[in-house]
Amino acid sequence: MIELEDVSVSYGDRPVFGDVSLNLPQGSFHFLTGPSGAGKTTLLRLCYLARRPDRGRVSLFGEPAAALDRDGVSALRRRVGVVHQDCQFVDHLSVAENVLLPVMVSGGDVAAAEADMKDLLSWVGLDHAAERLPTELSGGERQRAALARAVILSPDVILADEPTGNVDWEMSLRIIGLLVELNKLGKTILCATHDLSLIRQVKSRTSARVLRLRSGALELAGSDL
Ligand SMILES: Nc1ncnc2c1ncn2[C@@H]1O[C@H](COP(=O)(O)OP(=O)(O)OP(=O)(O)O)[C@@H](O)[C@H]1O
Repeated sequence: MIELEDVSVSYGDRPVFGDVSLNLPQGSFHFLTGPSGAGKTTLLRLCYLARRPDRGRVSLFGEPAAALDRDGVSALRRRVGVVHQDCQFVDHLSVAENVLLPVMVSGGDVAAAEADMKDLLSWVGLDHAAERLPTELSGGERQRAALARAVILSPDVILADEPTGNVDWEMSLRIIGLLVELNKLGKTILCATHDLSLIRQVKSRTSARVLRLRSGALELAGSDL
């Protein structure tokens, strides 16, 4: 589904990582962990084509990203749902409108998508919050609304960047439980998180694998978590 081959990224003369390879097969669930500043967000940005690597190759759904024009990139990005670390809501739009935003931006039929939006808000437990502004939501409600927005276009892959940041343990479990449900429906999941206890909890009852980014390299974590 998503493949990175020997990718390297630097900001100016500061390398973030070098010669990193990653393959996310269809239907897989991976956590991405590593210390703050290791490059988790940067790696996710490569995966949804928000940034090109300085070196190496990125392929989505079998298509090399380097060969794509702007329309090609947009078409592939529609198949990837992203939960951003800071949610990235449009604050003057309601929660319902924010969830529908990807439909509007991609030129889809917003009226036809309203039923899906309502179903998704219900699925994440936010029926009551559809007409509120994002600024009127709690941290856990914001993360769940961001997840609803990430899946409104029925993406094949969901990339979640610290989707449990700033929420308590119960809410973290609930949010990860939603990702596990999506994975059981066949979605490919990559979830960046610092929370090792959360990873241990999920790992014990799923086939999730754990990738660790540190000192500029990516490795598959074993039982040493
Ligand atoms: N736009 C940018 N310009 C310059 N440096 C950047 C930029 N974005 C990230 N960095 C730097 O690149 C490194 C990796 O950042 P990144 O956000 O990918 O790490 P992270 O592992 O997601 O961190 P955290 O866990 O704190 O969110 C950090 O040193 C960061 O300061």
